Amino acid sequence: MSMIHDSEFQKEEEHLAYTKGYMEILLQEAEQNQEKLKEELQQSLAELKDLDSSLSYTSLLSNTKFLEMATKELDALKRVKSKPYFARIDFKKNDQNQEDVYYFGKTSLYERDSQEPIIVDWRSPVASLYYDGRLGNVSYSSYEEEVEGYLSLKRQFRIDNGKLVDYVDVDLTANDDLLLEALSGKADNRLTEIVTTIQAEQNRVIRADLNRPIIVQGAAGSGKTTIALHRISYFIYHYKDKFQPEQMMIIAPNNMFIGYIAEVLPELGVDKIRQTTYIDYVKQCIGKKIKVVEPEQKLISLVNHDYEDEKMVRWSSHFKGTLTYKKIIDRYLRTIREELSPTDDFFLEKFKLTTGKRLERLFKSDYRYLPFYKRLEKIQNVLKTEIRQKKKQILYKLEKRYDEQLEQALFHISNSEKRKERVVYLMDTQEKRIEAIQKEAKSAVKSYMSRWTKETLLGYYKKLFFDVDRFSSFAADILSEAEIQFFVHYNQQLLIKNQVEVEDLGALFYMQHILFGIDKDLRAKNVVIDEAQDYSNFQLYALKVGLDTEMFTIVGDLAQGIHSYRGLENWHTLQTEIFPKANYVTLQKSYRTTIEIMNVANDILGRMPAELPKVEPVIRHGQLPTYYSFTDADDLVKKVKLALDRAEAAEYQSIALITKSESESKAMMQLLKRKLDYPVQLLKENEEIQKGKLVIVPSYLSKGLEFDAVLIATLNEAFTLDEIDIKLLYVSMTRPMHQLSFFAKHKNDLLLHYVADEHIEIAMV
Ligand SMILES: Nc1ncnc2c1ncn2[C@@H]1O[C@H](COP(=O)(O)OP(=O)(O)OP(=O)(O)O)[C@@H](O)[C@H]1O
Repeated sequence: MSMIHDSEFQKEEEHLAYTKGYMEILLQEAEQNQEKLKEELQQSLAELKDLDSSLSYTSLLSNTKFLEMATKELDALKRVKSKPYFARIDFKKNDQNQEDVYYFGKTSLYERDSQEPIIVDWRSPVASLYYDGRLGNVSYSSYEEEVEGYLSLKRQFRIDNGKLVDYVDVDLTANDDLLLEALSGKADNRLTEIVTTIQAEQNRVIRADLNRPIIVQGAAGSGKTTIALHRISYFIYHYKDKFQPEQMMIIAPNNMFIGYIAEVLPELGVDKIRQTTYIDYVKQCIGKKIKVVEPEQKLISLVNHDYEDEKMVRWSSHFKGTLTYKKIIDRYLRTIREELSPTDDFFLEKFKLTTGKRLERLFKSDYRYLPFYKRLEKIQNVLKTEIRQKKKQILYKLEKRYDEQLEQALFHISNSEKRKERVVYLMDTQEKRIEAIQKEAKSAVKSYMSRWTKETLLGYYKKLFFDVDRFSSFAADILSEAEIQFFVHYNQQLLIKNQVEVEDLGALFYMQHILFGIDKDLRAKNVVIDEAQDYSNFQLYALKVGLDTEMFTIVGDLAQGIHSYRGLENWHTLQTEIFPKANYVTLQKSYRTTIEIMNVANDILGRMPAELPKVEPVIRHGQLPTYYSFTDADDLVKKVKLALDRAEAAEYQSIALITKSESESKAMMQLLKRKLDYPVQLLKENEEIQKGKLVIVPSYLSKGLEFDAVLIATLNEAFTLDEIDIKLLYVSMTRPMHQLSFFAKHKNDLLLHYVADEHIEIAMV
């Protein structure tokens, strides 16, 4: 830590004052500009009303654009005014004699005349030195070029409300102090940006090659969601000319989660990106209403062992997400292609305009890059062109032929009666045929195309399962007879009600892409997938081909794969078959929880069937997790109150009570409402978390969220050694930042007998 108020401090104060002063001037100017632009815009609007001239329309457009830009700049400056920058480095390039000083902030600022940077954006190449570099000889890459040099200072500032509080000169060890300070902050029901304390391993993910996909297996709390959002921000900074934020998309597990991350997006300048769930996105792309069975329903039924044929239900869920299922779908699509492919010659009256062979070749080969129904549209255009181009020629030919025949008749038939008859006949038929051609020219294309009646996507999917023999022929070498029977029957039952499950969405999205295509406006070019372990290989494959992009950031954690019956069991297929060019990174460090909480979670992680590496918490200590045993409902409420008091005493803002299932959450809600005077919120999938309330949430919905303090309680439903149960418990245990308490009648109900004695404290109350 530096000596406060020494001359160095004074220099930094002066520098801050200078920066703020400069910003102030710019802000004033920008505001004036904005006013002027607004006036001009109004003027153009008025002109547009008066006379619909293209000139005023152009001026309207450019004024709107300028106003947008000015507003954006103004907003960016306003946002960082109270903290223009957070760090500084001193760096001497090897080929220079002089040291350069860089101040890093959330936006860049240049001295207008000299174009010297006053603040450098954290996403610029040189900022990597701050995140990665130790002091001494270092290098960074800037647009394919490696810049080498000597880093002599890395300084971090605490600036509060525009005032310099102090600064820290950091090397690698001192860096942890700052991180700890950031982490010991309170969770405020939302995610925050971490530009000041991004760690080197995270920085590598954020800045990894933007043109290649990246897959991140990261432990609970390793910052996956956070760094995925920072990577988007980084992407936008580097490709602002090529891509609009609207072309980016983040796929989150549910709408509540979208609300949870939404607040950090403006801070990172990425609020305009499309934020959606897989279900909503597929629905939007299909454009027709499809009913998707409530996604959590199957999980709940599996947890409760409700299915008669659980093994087969699990198998079917898993199978629908595999690339082997895609094989079946591909075979089906091939038959659809055969059915749709034109084979008949195209005639105008008796004239063959083009052969079926040619049309078939166009459909199957030349237009191969297009969805089937788009190919038919093209064929239709080809036919229209044929008519347009050949009708005149045909009429000409016809006339010529009749003229010749008339001539023949006139000069070669000597009997006048017969000649007359022949001439009349020829003239009549000529007229009739011309009329017929004119008429048919108008309808020939339509009538040729009418052999294809458009089927809907769901219609096609239904047909797959309702023709059992055909399905068997597609699946015979892939599935056993028993599997085919189960699978067909299971899907028939759903489809009869016009329903599909989340598991079907991979196949449906894929079929939509092959049959009808994905609307261009909906095709994101850069996609972030959070909680990726919950998606299947087929779902991710379908997205890749449907969107026609490789720019994917895929982050997830297999240990939290509570939907692994339908999601990923490992990253292997994704890495080798779907995204072979992907960078793969693992993050084992957890930034969220204390060592004490992670110890307990790691003990539970050890019970999972798959061998998973332990999570390493950053060095941050806290209280031991506490176990409260209770006898009855009254006793439980009393003890929950104790834990709430403890959290309140520590001034924690966000507290959650997590139960295994939704019905347990409801039961807890009623109990607490009846017996405890405390504001509570039962969290539902489409709701936002309300501040200042105890959030009661089922374990599977708590995934991805974080709270200052977490209470895990079982009332009627204990956690067992089933894989899903262990994962649900692990997810729940890794939600708190600071405090964790357990409530059960018996330790075993929360699998706490698998937790080392020294890792847990038993409340003596
Ligand atoms: N470098 C960092 N500096 C400060 N805070 C950080 C850093 N990295 C992560 N965090 C904090 O750690 C917490 C966990 O981050 P995040 O939710 O992104 O992790 P996650 O890997 O998505 O977790 P999970 O898989 O459990 O949902 C957040 O509070 C985040 O702000």
